[in-house]
Order: sequence, then structure tokens, then C-alpha cells
Amino acid sequence: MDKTITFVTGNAKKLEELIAILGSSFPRKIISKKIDLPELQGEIDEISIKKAKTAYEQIKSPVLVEDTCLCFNALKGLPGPYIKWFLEKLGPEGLFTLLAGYEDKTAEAVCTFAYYSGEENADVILFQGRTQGVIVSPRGPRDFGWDPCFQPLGYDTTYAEMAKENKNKISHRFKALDKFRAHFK
Ligand SMILES: O=c1nc[nH]c2c1ncn2[C@H]1C[C@H](O)[C@@H](COP(=O)(O)OP(=O)(O)OP(=O)(O)O)O1
Ligand SMILES: [Mg+2]
Repeated sequence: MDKTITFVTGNAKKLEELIAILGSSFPRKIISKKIDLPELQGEIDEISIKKAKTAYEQIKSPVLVEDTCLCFNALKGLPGPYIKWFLEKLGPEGLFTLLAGYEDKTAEAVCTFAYYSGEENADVILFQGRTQGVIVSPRGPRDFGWDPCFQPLGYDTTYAEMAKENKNKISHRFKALDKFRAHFK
């Protein structure tokens, strides 16, 4: 059986972070395939499971996908899985402004990896990481999504202002990949 795992994502920055976080020590070969999978609606777990199955239909060998949510506590978890569209239309400034009417600026970044082997009776396996933070007026480079407006709790820099290796030690994605790595040990 082909043991290679295909990471299906349309986002080059996610792939870059996955490579930096997993390094060369991961026991299975991971290749990537750039496909923009449908942006699904629903609860986080349900979205990730469907996303993995959709990817498997295209790849037909073991797949890994990832879905990232940014949940504002004042907005009861929104934009959550819909953050991509909010970011696209409003930019990081607009995300900050969205909370202007609220005292509570706290948010949670949630990363969910979903692995599906496609083997008989296999289920999609989820690996989730969460990092708490506050939404701030954007600071730092603009090369990755909402990084300029997310300041992790306990830090005085935004994700964007951090060195990549520091973001990759505390991020929602690191925490999810740490569980993924442990599963394949
Ligand atoms: O660490 C991150 N730091 C800043 N921004 C981030 C991060 N991780 C995802 N993002 C952005 C990308 C997209 O605007 C949205 C998630 O949407 P999401 O559907 O998961 O990502 P995507 O469509 O870009 O790639 P994919 O093809 O894997 O679905 O938040
Ligand atoms: Mg997407």
C-alpha cells in the first residue's frame, strides 16, 4: 500500500508552516497538492471531516487537509470557519474594527487537521490545536492572512511580528501538528 500522505491545500503559507513544523523527522512521506477545496459551512469538526473526504475523492490515496478558524469571543465564535471571506472583504483592519463595539477583544485561533486513509472501515481522524489571543490594530508584515491582527495571549507582538520559528512554537497549527506527529510515532 502507498504510505505517502498527500496534503491537499490551496494555501502555500499553510504548506510552508507544515514543512517547517514537521521537519524531516516525520516517519511518512508527505507530498502536497494544490487544490482549492470547497469552503464548507457548519461546525469545525464536521467541516474538516467533509473536507478530508472531498480531498480523498480526488486523490484516492491517504490525504491530509486542514481548516483554520478565527473565533471572536464577543461574537460567540464568529467569523469562525468563515474567516476567509471576512478577511478577503475587510482585511486585517476591518477584522479589528468589527470588534469596535465590544470591550472583549479576545479570540481563539483553531487549526484542525483531518487525516483520511480511505482504508475500509477507517474514519477521518482529527488533530486540533487552539491558541488564545486578542485582536489588535494590525502590526507587522502582511504575508499571511490575519497574522497582523492576532496577538497571542502573553505576548506583546502579533503573529506577523514574530519570527516564523517563534510563531511555529506556539501557534494553533503547531499544536495541531504536534498531535498529528504523536499519532504517527
Ligand atoms: O496561521 C494563520 N495565520 C493567518 N491567517 C491564516 C492562518 N491560517 C489560515 N489563515 C487564513 C487563510 C484563510 O484566509 C483563512 C482560513 O481558511 P481555510 O479555508 O482554512 O484556508 P485556505 O482556504 O486558505 O486554504 P485551504 O485550501 O487549506 O482550505 O485564514
Ligand atoms: Mg479553504
